[in-house]
Amino acid sequence: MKKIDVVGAVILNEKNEVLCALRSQMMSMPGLWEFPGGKIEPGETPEASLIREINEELGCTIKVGGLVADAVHEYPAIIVRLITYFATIVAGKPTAKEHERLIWLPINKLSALRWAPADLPTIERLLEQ
Ligand SMILES: Nc1nc2c([nH]c(=O)n2[C@H]2C[C@H](O)[C@@H](COP(=O)(O)OP(=O)(O)OP(=O)(O)O)O2)c(=O)[nH]1
Repeated sequence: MKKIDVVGAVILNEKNEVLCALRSQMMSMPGLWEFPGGKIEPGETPEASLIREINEELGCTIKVGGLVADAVHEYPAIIVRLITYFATIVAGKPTAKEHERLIWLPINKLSALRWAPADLPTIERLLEQ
């Protein structure tokens, strides 16, 4: 089965809320929430990939912090290794260029959303903190 390495950003604001992104009808798994990010290109570090993806998807610049989770999830048609990092916005304002919607949520409310299954280890790790 096809395997991809994906990087996602747990972007925190000054109120310690997390930026959550709703996958659109144009994407696979529409209607599920995710951490913005995308596939790591060959030769790219996860951090550089994340900065590039966030610029493309949200039109803002982030500073990448520590690792949150690194876990593999097997979907019916693809195996996704999702690596997530804490991040903060250093320039620009996030706008949904590809996503259906963006919302800021406190960590203790994250479980209320329907997340892409690969994201659950990240959610659990955030709830542990
Ligand atoms: N960006 C991101 N992708 C995730 C998360 N959770 C999760 O299962 N994924 C999956 C969805 C996609 O199969 C893949 C990300 O690839 P991508 O964002 O480059 O998407 P893509 O261009 O292949 O096409 P698409 O799936 O968006 O239609 O990882 C997550 O939190 N963030």
